[in-house]
Amino acid sequence: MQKLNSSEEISVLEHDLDELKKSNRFEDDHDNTCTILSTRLERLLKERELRKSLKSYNVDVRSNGGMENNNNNVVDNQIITSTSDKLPTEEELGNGIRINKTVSNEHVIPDHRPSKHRLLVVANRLPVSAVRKGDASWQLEVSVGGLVSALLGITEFETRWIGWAGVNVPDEIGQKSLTEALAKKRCVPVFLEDNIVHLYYNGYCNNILWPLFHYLGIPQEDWLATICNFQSQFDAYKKANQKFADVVKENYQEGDVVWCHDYHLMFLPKCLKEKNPNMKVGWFLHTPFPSSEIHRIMPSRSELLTAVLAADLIGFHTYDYARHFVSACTRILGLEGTPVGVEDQGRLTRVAAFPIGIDSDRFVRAVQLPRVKNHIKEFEERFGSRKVMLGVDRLDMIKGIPQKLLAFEKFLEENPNWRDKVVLLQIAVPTRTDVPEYQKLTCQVHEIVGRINGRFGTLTSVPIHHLDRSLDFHALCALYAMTDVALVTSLRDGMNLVSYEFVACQASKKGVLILSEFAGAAQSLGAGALLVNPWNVTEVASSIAYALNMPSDEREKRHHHNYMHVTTHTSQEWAGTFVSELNDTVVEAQLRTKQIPPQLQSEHAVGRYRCSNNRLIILGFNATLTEPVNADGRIDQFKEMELNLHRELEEPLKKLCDDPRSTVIIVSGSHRSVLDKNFEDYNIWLAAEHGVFLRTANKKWIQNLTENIHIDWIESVKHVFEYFTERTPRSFYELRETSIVWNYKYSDLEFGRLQAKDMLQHLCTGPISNASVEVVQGGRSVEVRANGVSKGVGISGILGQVIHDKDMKAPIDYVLCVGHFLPKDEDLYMFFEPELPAITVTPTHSSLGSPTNGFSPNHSEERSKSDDHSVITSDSDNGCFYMNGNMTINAASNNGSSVLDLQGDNYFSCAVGRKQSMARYLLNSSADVVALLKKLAD
Ligand SMILES: O=P(O)(O)OC[C@H]1O[C@H](O[C@H]2O[C@H](CO)[C@@H](O)[C@H](O)[C@H]2O)[C@H](O)[C@@H](O)[C@@H]1O
Ligand SMILES: O=c1ccn([C@@H]2O[C@H](COP(=O)(O)OP(=O)(O)O)[C@@H](O)[C@H]2O)c(=O)[nH]1
Repeated sequence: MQKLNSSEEISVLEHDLDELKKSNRFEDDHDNTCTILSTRLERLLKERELRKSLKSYNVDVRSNGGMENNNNNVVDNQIITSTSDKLPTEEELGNGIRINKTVSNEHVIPDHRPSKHRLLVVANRLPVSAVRKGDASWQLEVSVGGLVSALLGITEFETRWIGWAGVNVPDEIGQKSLTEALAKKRCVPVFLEDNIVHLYYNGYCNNILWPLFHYLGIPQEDWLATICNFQSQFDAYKKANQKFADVVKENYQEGDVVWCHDYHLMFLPKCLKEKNPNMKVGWFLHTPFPSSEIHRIMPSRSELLTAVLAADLIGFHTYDYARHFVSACTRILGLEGTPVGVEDQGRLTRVAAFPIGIDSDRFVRAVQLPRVKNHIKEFEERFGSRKVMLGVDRLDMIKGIPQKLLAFEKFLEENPNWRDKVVLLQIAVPTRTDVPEYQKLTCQVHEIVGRINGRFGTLTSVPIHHLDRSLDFHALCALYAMTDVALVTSLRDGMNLVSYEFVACQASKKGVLILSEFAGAAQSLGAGALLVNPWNVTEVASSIAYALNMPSDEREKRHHHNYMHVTTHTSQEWAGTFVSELNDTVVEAQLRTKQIPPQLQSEHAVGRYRCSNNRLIILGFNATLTEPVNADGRIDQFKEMELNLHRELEEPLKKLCDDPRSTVIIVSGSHRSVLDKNFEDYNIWLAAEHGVFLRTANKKWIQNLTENIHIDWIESVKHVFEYFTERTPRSFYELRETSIVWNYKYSDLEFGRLQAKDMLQHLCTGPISNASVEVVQGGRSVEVRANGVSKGVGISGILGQVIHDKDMKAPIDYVLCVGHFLPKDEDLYMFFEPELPAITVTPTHSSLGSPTNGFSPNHSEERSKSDDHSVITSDSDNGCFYMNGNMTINAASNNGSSVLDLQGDNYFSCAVGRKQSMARYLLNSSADVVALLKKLAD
């Protein structure tokens, strides 16, 4: 075998990885969830393996001093230096040029292999914040915060950052010069005016979303503050998101992956997809997502969820947050939660957990730097033999700094022997200083620190060193490295990277991590850390005592556990996995979309209608022609249950019914009385109970499906339905003549489903075990109906009656069939479908005989494939009609006259509010039906 040199070997591994990423294993046109899932898993496993080989290869090369050079540490120094207190270099911000870390100190050779994928990272904050030094002169400083730290670790992609530079730049010169300065760092600024920043960032983001997502509630709305009320802040939020979207659009190239970050940009996925539905859009939340009960508090709860659901993939740090999100979507939006995400009418948004990590190598190596070692020495001299405890937090209410201080106070109180032997260093980085809550917190913390130092301090030392400022990277690493006990007491924290960074820097000291159970990190570092409830001051105080007295072998074991996690679950892995899953998700969605019928183009349907002379319009009723009363997002069960014809339809429907060239038939599951009430004055045909009953043109009801409809089971089923209705809040049942429906669409969905399962079990073993019935399960309903009844079965008799009564001589040359039907009743769409291999409307149960007035159903015989017209032949003497089956394939094949001739294209079957359907087309809602019928009537 030919021996490769080191960079060739890396190339091969990276090439394999890229190829694997690009490979499309989903060539099969037929969507099959199992295939997709196993393929995705296979691919991710393979990718993980390759990444591991690549990583261990890099480590080997590094530890061997590299093949080309053995002085690589110094090169690493340079890289570390530039990502920390200096600005990140172009390379570090991911410009597609890889730094070959194994080459000589003086010659950092860029590696121009062009295999990186373009990634647009969109976050409120850019990795650098700008400070203006003159009209066209700018100083760029690295921004502080976990999001920036983590994203700086991404090196696998050709990354561009889009975000706010943290400064108001109203003038053109300033904007131009800052744009140029940032371009060198592969950053693109979004310019936000001061008032927008105030309402969007300080207001909606940090005064409403931030506390709410961290379970701190939301401030009471100040009605007098006309500018700062919720609505104006929300408007500014949407406006700001739109600005981000505009900048993304300007920088987007086809094929780019767009990765939106955090609670600041929940509207961005919607804005982006509206502009370009094909854009690959991911969204990741860095904070917790709270229980749906908390999210419900938000005045704009539904809009936010809907907007973010436009993304293809949504990521959270932990499974808990993902679970809460899905639950909010099901409970608040009434959508379908599945094991892989949230489904809205067939469109799936994938939701999953992607725990973030840090660039651990950067910290591990930093501790070896002379500069950091000097800092460590300096600190050790300063604190002497005292044990050092460390807190590093932004000065934020979620970090639990007052609780931490109180616990430390309690510890000192209970352990007098430790008072002069321990010191707590608290680095509290000022943050969001324009928000009043943060200002209050600063005062509160200062007050507590002063009190404790006054109480336990001496003339020469104090127990707490509190700093209201940030540290540079080297000082921070030195502090992490020389600390004995790190204290993280967040009340809630998305992840908390400080805990990871501490562990990465502790290779030699192996100190103890006390970690809040409410930080995301507790799920990953829980094994090695001492987990505490920060609200329980007594527990935290005793954990401090335990940590300070912990024997070294226990410390080592705990540290090892966490160190392994931190060094394997890196920010590179995190980003790689997210982007890879996003790509997969998009491929899967494309496959799914292929199976979704297209939207009905109303112009086309109307154009064909105009050119036709004998049209048939078949319409469902419930959720097709009824008025939605939840236009504001709120469901009004009381009004909705009344089932009223949409008011805007009254006039156009009348017009259509009165047109001599059109026949309008309503085919509904409802009781005849409901249809009578709504269509009293219309010149219309009504089919109630899925076609069992028919009201003819002279307004008389006849029984369309007559034979052997037994209903002796109804009473006992009603009894069961009553029982479950009593026990399932907001559920109800509807009793008809030949069926009964239990509906739980307004109930708690999960509870409703459990109840439905229970009900089915009970029904099948009891009341209907021997009855000639069918149980039809809807998304949120259970219906028991007489065997063999469906809209598709009923239609042939109805059609027969219509043709007979109207004495129709010319063939029907146009059919529009629109409804929000259960899958069972979609056989109605298929009835008119010319390209079917066989018509399967045959009642399968002998209990139901032939319809009196209609055609004797054929028995699924193969029909001629060459026939592309729907043709029903009539024998008008006996009123029988035969469709499609090889009994009578077309007018020419027997002597009957043709009554249906749709020329293939003049058939518009259309499912309302569904994505999976046998219909040819889709309409989104009854509002679309209104618009369509209005156009037809005009
Ligand atoms: O940009 P700022 O308003 O100054 O705030 C700084 C960042 O704070 C939050 O960080 C979160 O992200 C970390 C990384 O995922 C995570 O470990 C931590 O638990 C979170 O609090 C915020 O989410 C970021 O957007 C801010 O940039
Ligand atoms: O003086 C400081 C203090 C903190 N940090 C960084 O700020 C981030 C804090 O992230 P974390 O996830 O713990 O919390 P967040 O502030 O994002 O809520 C970490 O990467 C720290 O290294 C920093 O750069 N300088």
